[in-house]
Amino acid sequence: MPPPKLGKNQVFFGTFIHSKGLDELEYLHNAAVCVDTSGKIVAVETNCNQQKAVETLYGRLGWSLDDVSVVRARDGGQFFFPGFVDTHVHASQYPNVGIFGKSTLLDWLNTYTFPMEASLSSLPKARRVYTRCIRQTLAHGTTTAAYYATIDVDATNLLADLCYSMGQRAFIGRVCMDHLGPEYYIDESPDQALAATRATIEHVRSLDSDYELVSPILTPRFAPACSAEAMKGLSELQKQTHLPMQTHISENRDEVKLVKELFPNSKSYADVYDTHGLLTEKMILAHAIHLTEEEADLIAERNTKVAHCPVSNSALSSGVARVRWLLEKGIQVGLGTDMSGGYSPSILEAARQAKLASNHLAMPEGQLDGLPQDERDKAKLSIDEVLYLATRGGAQVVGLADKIGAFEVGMQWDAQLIDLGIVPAEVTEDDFTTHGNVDIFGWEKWDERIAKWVFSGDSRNTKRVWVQGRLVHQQT
Ligand SMILES: O=c1[nH]c(=O)c2nc[nH]c2[nH]1
Ligand SMILES: [Zn+2]
Repeated sequence: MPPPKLGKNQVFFGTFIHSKGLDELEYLHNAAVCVDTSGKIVAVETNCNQQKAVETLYGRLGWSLDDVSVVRARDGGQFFFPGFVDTHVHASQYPNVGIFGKSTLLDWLNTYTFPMEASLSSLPKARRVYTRCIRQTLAHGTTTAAYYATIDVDATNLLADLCYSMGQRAFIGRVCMDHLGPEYYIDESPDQALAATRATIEHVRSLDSDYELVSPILTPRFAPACSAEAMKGLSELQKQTHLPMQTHISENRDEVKLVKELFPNSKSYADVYDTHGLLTEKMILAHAIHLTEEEADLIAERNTKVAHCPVSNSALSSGVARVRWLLEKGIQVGLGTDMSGGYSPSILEAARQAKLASNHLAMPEGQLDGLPQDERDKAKLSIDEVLYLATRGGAQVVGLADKIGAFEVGMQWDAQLIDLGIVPAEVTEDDFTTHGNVDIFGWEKWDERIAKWVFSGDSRNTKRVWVQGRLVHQQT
């Protein structure tokens, strides 16, 4: 079922907060954002109330009162924020969140991950898993997700159908893996892997011909799981289709060692992808923890993107990615939950952990030990920076920087209404209503409220979520 068209133009009033640049959140108070029936932002007006909107804005837009529905963020406690972009998430691993024991990447894949992914060739099971994954990520404010599905074509197509009908903007990856996998879960040959990938592309095209909401994404799992022929074939397919791509790189030291053994003629892990035609501006590389200086320079030169997955990096004891180092090389970085390497569906949690992981880099005896303290301190990310990575940075990584990630004319209304539950002055503490873990007293400045949201907030603060102007989640 296609998402229903919007019947009316919409105007949103209140406080809007978004990133102007990497380290600068912009706060627009008493503002109005007008969204047309296609879900596009057509006006952003500050110092605007409803009366002024009716008198000036509607005329300019050719709207009449009857054409418009109004949503207001309550003064003080509520604000609009751009929807989060999850640049790396395995929908097929969703039932395994939190289940990883003491494993690290390679044994985690064999023990937990491959059996779960293989089991989703059962379409009723896939439907249950994918429906809950989409519902849960929407409830946490994720309006765009770059998904890995499984090797199964029908189950991958089902994920695309569900994202489309539930209204989540999504990239749908059929996982290509024709090498070293368990015999119960592996593509038979490079040709079969490519044919299966083409079949999912056709399906998504039949669903959403211009990829307005849902797009295929080419998905070689990672170098150890792909033959040279499969990688080259995917590179050719990318050149024909111009589709985005995603894979993993340098997540774990044993994985890096394995890649060296499997590709003895390559200079590095990044070089493996480069020599097989996959290191381009369309590629999203997840993790990128144990890169050498030369690899990071090559990734920057190719304008290849990075999905930073701090929750997964800690859970699987993989390491700490040097995000500042990547950013200073000019590499575009977004955040990924990496479920179920990561244990949380929340990009807010990923932002919080990105901040904390960057603090670890600055600690003595940390990864940057040996550098002077002021050099180490530079590694620390600010609240504004991790929220940039969660929105605009993510939009760059998935190739939608001109479409999502902020409140600008011409962009889509992919947004969330956040409620921190500030107790108004006239209300006594006895009237306290719960808004999760965030306790706002009313005297906090806006940047302090945002810090409290980042560190204590969760889906209880996410009241409503829209994608392309369409309401896709509402708290009951
Ligand atoms: O975090 C990860 N999750 C995966 O599913 C995977 N496959 C290869 N490398 C991987 N890393
Ligand atoms: Zn992953």
